[in-house]
Parts: sequence; C-alpha cells; structure tokens
Amino acid sequence: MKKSLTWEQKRIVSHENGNALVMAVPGSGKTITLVKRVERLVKSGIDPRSILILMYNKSVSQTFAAKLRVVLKSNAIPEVRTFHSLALKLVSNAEHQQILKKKELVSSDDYRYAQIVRQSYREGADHKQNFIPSDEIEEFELFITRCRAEAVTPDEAASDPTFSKSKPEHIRAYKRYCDLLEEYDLRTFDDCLIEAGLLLRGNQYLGMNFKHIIVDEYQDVNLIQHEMIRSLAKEDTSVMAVGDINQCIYEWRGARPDFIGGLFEKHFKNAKVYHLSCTFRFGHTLSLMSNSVIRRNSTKLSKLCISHPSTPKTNVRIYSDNSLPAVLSQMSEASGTQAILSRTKASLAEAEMVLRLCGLPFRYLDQGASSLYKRAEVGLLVVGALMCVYGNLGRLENHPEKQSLISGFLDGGGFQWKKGQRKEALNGLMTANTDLWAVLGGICVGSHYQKERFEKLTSVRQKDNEDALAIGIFYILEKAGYFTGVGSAGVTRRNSNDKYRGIEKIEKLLKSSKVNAGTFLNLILNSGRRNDDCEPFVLSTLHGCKGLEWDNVAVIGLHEKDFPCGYPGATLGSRSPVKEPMVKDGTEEERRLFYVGITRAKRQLNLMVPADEGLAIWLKNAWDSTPKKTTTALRFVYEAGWTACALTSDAIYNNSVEVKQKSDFSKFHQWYLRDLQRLKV
Ligand SMILES: Nc1ncnc2c1ncn2[C@@H]1O[C@H](COP(=O)(O)OP(=O)(O)OP(=O)(O)O)[C@@H](O)[C@H]1O
Repeated sequence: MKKSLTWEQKRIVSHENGNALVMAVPGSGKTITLVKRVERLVKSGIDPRSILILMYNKSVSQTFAAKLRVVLKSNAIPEVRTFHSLALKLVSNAEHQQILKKKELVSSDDYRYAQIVRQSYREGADHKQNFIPSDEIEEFELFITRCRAEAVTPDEAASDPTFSKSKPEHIRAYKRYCDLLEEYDLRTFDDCLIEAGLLLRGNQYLGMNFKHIIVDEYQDVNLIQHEMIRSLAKEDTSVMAVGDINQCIYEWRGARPDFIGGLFEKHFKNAKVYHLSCTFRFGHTLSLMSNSVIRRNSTKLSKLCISHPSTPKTNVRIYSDNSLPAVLSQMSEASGTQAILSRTKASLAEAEMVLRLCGLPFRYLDQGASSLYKRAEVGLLVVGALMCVYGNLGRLENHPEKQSLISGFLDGGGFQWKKGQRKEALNGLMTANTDLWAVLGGICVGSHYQKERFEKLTSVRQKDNEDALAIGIFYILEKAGYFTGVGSAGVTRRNSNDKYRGIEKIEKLLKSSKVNAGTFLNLILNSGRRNDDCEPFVLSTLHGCKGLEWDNVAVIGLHEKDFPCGYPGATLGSRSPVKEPMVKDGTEEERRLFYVGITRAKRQLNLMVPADEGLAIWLKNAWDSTPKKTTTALRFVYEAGWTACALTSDAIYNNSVEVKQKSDFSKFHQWYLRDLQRLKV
C-alpha cells in the first residue's frame, strides 16, 4: 500500500540547504522520510556521491541502501555507512598512503582481544590469580570503552578526575592495554574511530567531500562521532541529525542525550528544528503510557508522541510474572510477529525455559550469544544433574553446545584456577567419554582451597534417576555448594547478565512446573521445537531491540531491582563539553530503556510484573505519579498509568471525548487530546 506522507514528514523531505535537527518519536517513519528526502535531493540535481548517510548499524544501513536503489532506480546511490565502516574506509586509505601504520583489525569477539584485555588487567592490576572473574573483566572493559569513547589516553585518564576517581588499577591496566595493542600491531573498531577522527581533524579527507550529511539515531552518537561529523562538514555542507533524545540508551558507550539536545545546535549553526510527533506503530493507550513515563525525565517534553488516526488499537495488559507460560501460549496463538524483551539476560533465560516447556519456537536476536547454554549457572545445573542422574557426561557427547556448558561449569564452579589449569580442564573434558571427576581430581591437587572445592562438588556422586523431581536435584546441588561461585548479583548498565538472579528464576520455574529430571534434561539438551505454525518468538535485551518492531511484545522481568537505577557501578563520568550528566544514578537512562522497550509493540503489549500490592492500588486509583517508596514492581510501570491511559484511549476510539467533561481527563491527557485534534494529517 502506498503511504502518503504527513505534513510533518513532507516538511523534512523538502528542507532546503542548511543544517537541520529532526526530533522523531518512535515509529514515526524516519526511514520513509529520509528515503524520500534523498530521492528529492537527487532529483533536484545533487550528485548522489556528494550525499553521505550515517546509520546506526550494518543491517539498518543495508536495508536503507536497498530502499534507495529501488526509489532511485539505480545502483548509483549515495554513500550509506555506519560510523565504523566510514572510519574503516578512512583508516585503510591512510594505511595505503602510508599516513598510518598498517595494523590488523581486531573485533571485540576475537579471542586475541579477550586475551589482551585479560593480560593487561592481570599485569596492570597486578592480579595474582590466573583466572579473573568475568565481572571484574567486564568492569575493566567498561572502563576501556569509556576512555576510548572520549579518546582519552592513559596519561590523560590518570590526570582527569572523571576517570582517575575510578579504580587506580584500571588506569594502570588501561596503559598496559594500549601498549599491548601497539606491540601486537592490532587496532580495535574504537581505535579506528579515534584515528579516523584525527585524520579528519588534520584535514586528511582522503577524497571525501559531502554537500549533504544525514545522521540517523543521533541520540546514540558519542563525542568522537560527533567530532567526526564536524570535521567532515565544510562551510557549504548541510547536516541533518535525526533522532530521539528519549531513546538515548548508550550512555555507557559515551552517548549523551545532551548531544542531540544541545551540542548539535551549538556546533551546527542555524539548525532548523523539525518534529516527527506522530507514530504509525501503536495506538493511543501505548502512546499515552509512553508519554506518561518519559515526561518524568528532566528533558523537557516539547512534543508528545501521538498515534496517527490510521494506526490500529494496541492492547496493553499487565500480568503477574507467574503467568508467563499462559501469556506466551496466548501470544503464540495471535497472528503476526512476536518478541520477548528484557532488561536482564537472566529473565531471557527464564523465558527460554518457559518456551521450551511449552514447546514454542524461538530465536535470539543476538544469534544465541545470550542463550541458556552460555550461562554459567545452566552449565553447573546441567553438569551437576547429569552426574546425579547418570553418573557421567555421556549425554553431552556430540552435543553442539558441549563446550559452552562445560565452560559454564568450569567458570561458575568457583575453582579459582591457576595459570593453565582451566584450559587443561576444558581440553580434558572435551575428549570423548571422559570422566569428569578423574579429570578434575588430577588438576585440583595444588591448593587446599581447590581440593576442598573439588570434594564438595563430588559429594553429589550418588546416582539418582530420571524420575526424580528436577527441583529435588536442584536442591541437592545447591546444598553441595554448586552455585556459590557463580558471578555477581548486580546488573551494571552495560552488563545485563546477572547470574544469581538466573539461579533464582530457574529455582522458581522448576518448583512451579514440577518436571522430573529426565524431562528437564531433555528440554535443555534438545534443540527446542523448530517448526511450528506460529512465528518463532524473538528474544532480545532492551538494548538490542532498538529500531525494531513486532506485532506482539512481552516485556518481562519488570522488577525494580533489575533496573540498576541506583547501582553505584552504573554511574558514568563523562568529559562532555556540555555539562555534567543530569542524573548521576542512571534512573533517566533506565527510564529511556523502558520507553524504547514498550514502544516496539504494534498490536499487543504484555508487561510482566512481580506481585506488588502497591501497583494494584496505583492501577485501581488510575494514578500515574512516581511512587515515593521503594517498590517491588518497576517504578516506570507505576508511572505509565495504564488505567487512566486505557480509559482516555477508549474515549478516543469510541468518539466519546466530546461528551465527557474536561475534568474527566488529567491535565496531561488533555494536552494529548489537544495535540491529537491539532494534528493536521
Ligand atoms: N506516512 C505514513 N503513513 C503510513 N504509515 C507510515 C507512514 N510513515 C511511516 N509509516 C510506517 O510507520 C512504521 C514505522 O516506521 P519506521 O520503522 O521508519 O519508524 P522509526 O521512526 O524508524 O521508529 P524508531 O524510532 O522506533 O526506530 C513503518 O511500518 C512505516 O511503514
């Protein structure tokens, strides 16, 4: 169906030369608007090669380029790139011209990168043990990311209070990290961005000369990327930044809402401001709820997100956590695409278990990097249960995830490995028909601690059988101390992988489902149902779902404790030239993350919350303020004010707004109704 543009969209398409800032609410059709704008520029005689479009990720940029090829009926389309691919192009050109030293590119999932991070942490932080807990490494990696996002050298980090107030060992380790990259002639993607920025600042454009630059998702641009655009733009370049301040969710990577909400206009003079305030994705209840939440942030809400009258109703429901199996079964019967979104990977693991129990198909958006198999507590549980039931690991032979499960057991088992031991254990256990206790017994001989640990874990040697309740086996393992060595309980802003909560969730599920050990092991070890009439459920973290939409969405794990609003490790310093971060405890970023999550739904949104009497009272009274006391359910669900939003939304759909009293609607809902009236669509 051919879509006719709204007047807001048309104004952006026909923007003349000069800088522009487009503030777009979720689902407002940025893609179609930008495609039409480029089409208009090219039709007006602008050389496509002088147009650069910078997008957030590879798949979005590829889809956008494909759309341009169709619209322009040509392969001669403008340059559509991600920041990283642009940086890579600049750096490889500079290497070619011998301006830069030739180095190999290393991605963050390359084993060499992981080795360098570990080595630099061990040496720089003077870490005695060979095995470093993953949480410590993740915290250090976060520190590296922050330094690289602002191109801070180790010396600068040491003398800058925003960085040096962090752990001193991080600064030493960061210096070692930089030295090691240099030593091994390696360059990460972040290094590419920094070096590309320096090339551009030195006027080494290497053939780049753009009349128009369009940058999508500007709210997640960091300082280096912002500076790159500044260097690329010449006197006569028109830069158009498109984004949504309320969807800035990558502060830990150096993005800041005040870049799109201040810095852009400061550096790109006379920028004309446009709004895309009308969503085509979801109906009035969800628009009202998302506005209701996000207005609690300190960023002033100048325009509300309004549902376009052509948008179908979205059903929003709030359910108790305990009814997850029933809700997912009901979703599987609805038509269209389905997604399960969560702040933490622990909740996704719970959802995966439920899907397996219900025999529903699923896939991870991150290709399985957060799947059950990658979780230490699952490795411990599976290995432990296999030993209890069968007395050996035979069922893992030829299993494609054998290595992940054994690694989980070795990493979560609390062995405090010494140099080379973990590798030896893994190699030993990966050989066919190996005896777990014989391999470990041969390795854990050095220290008293390891011997003790080994003895504790082997205490489950006795054979149970497949009919035993899985929860019974879970308790045997727990008593034997299986889970005491598993990671941290905290969720940092970057790391959504909290293992303790994963254990809690597994326990809850095994208790309520009453499955026996045989069934449980089958559910985990079989690949899950693949073919089904219903679309596979997509599982994703809230960070990963940006820019996407599904017909039916469940946002799960909406517990206050799972959103690290006040978690100290979550607080990020920044050397932004604008001002200090607005809220230090991270509440605003977490609220934006919730906002991004709920605005992915088209027809149905299910919010899964823990039992919370306070929320029941809130909903009964149709309140939408921020609760003053600490809550069990996420405070943002309180703020969304579902009851009042559903009532106002019903009045709009039933055309009964006019017959009601003004006082039937809160001031805030009156604002929405006024804007809806005014919308000249
Ligand atoms: N003028 C229009 N009329 C009808 N539908 C439209 C119009 N413009 C866009 N749409 C539809 O709106 C939906 C959302 O568009 P799009 O995916 O571009 O949103 P977005 O602005 O990028 O959202 P987000 O910020 O959440 O990523 C799409 O299904 C698109 O086809």
